[in-house]
Amino acid sequence: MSLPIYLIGARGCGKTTIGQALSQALNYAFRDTDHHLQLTTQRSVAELVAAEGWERFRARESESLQAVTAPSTIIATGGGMVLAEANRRFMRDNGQVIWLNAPSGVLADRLTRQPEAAQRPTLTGRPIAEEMGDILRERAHLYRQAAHHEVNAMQPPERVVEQILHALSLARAS
Ligand SMILES: Nc1ncnc2c1ncn2[C@@H]1O[C@H](COP(=O)(O)OP(=O)(O)OP(=O)(O)O)[C@@H](O)[C@H]1O
Ligand SMILES: O=C(O)C1=C[C@@H](O)[C@@H](O)[C@H](O)C1
Ligand SMILES: [Mg+2]
Repeated sequence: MSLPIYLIGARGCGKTTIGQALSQALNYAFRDTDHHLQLTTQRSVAELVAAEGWERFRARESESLQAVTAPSTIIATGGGMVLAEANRRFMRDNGQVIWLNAPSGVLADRLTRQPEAAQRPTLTGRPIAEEMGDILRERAHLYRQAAHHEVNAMQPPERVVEQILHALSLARAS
């Protein structure tokens, strides 16, 4: 059995898209922490945050990280998973961590094309392009700190998957 692979990065970077493709390529299971929370609470992120607030959501998110962690599993994490130092350490200690990095403009374009406002509440109340810029400025160092490997997520999905496989085989060889 192999260590779990955690995909981290801001909303729209491709954690679900790339995670599903990678799980097929490696014949691993695929889990998603936001999805896990939705299933276990029967509420969307927006509903949870409205009912309980962000602090409780972040605590639930940390619990879901531990709940979905298993060998031979690709784990798509919520965009804010890296905010807690304990989550960054947990992922680094228990698996391989990949940061899917793309500029805020690319993320905003993707999220505008596929808005999920009913699911994912705004974090800043600002327009999406500005919000994604703010988020990357605040979090880039945390994604970098948590990740074993950084991958350019602007490339076509199949290329992103290839680069992750390459990074992981280099990691295993070293
Ligand atoms: N490498 C890519 N190139 C072009 N489009 C992409 C790429 N990766 C993802 N997309 C598109 O961007 C959108 C967001 O992707 P996806 O849902 O996988 O991101 P995510 O990181 O899981 O977002 P969230 O954090 O909101 O769950 C989707 O419409 C997807 O098809
Ligand atoms: O970037 C964030 O802080 C978030 C991203 C989503 O995956 C959800 O976990 C939630 O909307 C918060
Ligand atoms: Mg996703």
